[in-house]
Amino acid sequence: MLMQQLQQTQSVKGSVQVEGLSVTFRRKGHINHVLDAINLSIQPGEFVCLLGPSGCGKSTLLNGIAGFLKPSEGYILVDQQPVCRPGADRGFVFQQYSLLPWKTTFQNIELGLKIRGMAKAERTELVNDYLNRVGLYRYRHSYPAQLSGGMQQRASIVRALVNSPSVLLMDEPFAALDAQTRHMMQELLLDIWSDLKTTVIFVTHDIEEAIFLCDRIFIMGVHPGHIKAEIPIHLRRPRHFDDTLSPDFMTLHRQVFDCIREETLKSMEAA
Ligand SMILES: Nc1ncnc2c1ncn2[C@@H]1O[C@H](COP(=O)(O)OP(=O)(O)OP(=O)(O)O)[C@@H](O)[C@H]1O
Repeated sequence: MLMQQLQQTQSVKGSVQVEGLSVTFRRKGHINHVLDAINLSIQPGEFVCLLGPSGCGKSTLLNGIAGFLKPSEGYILVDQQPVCRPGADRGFVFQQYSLLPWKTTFQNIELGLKIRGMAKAERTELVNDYLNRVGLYRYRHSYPAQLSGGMQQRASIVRALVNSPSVLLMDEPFAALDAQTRHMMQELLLDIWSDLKTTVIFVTHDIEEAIFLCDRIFIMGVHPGHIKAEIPIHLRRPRHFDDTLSPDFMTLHRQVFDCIREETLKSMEAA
């Protein structure tokens, strides 16, 4: 069942186009121009990271692609369709664990499938396949409060993926986890992504995390938020934690660090 879904997902779905996107928030006469003329083109199956100092608008850009907010100017296309509202073609994983506390792991994950009208036997098989894949089958009847942070995030990722989104949007999903669990989650995510090849747009502050995970890093600058640089990451795949110690990794780390440092200083000056 899972393999069937994997084969269906490995199609050409998952292109994202952002054209001239600007976002301005207006509140009680105060104008906050958060994003300015953002242009991005992301290919189906690509794994990209948005990296930048706090407040540069990473989450705002991700929320725009999710359809949670309306652009002030410009537009966003997912698979050539304009984004006007949230949709099943885009799965979202938040930083804070967002499982429904009154539902079990299994019930949380099956919810979207149930709403879509998938037959019980079919969704049970699919959900159980995914739970096995991420090592949560034993915990299928547990409630979120009975799970560790890492387990809850694994469940949140599965909850998003089980609906076969074209694009998976992840907003600092591992930021609240301890370093050891975060590394395990990064490897698990890459392992699942290498099968699914769902397009992933991943927001992070963490340079090492961005280089380890993605094919391309978009570095964002501040005041207002814009794309300052685009850095391709040509490290071989599959990647393992040991790769973070390689000379190529270190060189990239330095390049990204230098690029982002200037923006971080600017954001601190203005604070
Ligand atoms: N709904 C909103 N109304 C008004 N201002 C907002 C809204 N959402 C975000 N902002 C402002 O937009 C700016 C960018 O916020 P955003 O959360 O997108 O940045 P970020 O780069 O993701 O930051 P961080 O890394 O700290 O999470 C901030 O100044 C924030 O206060």
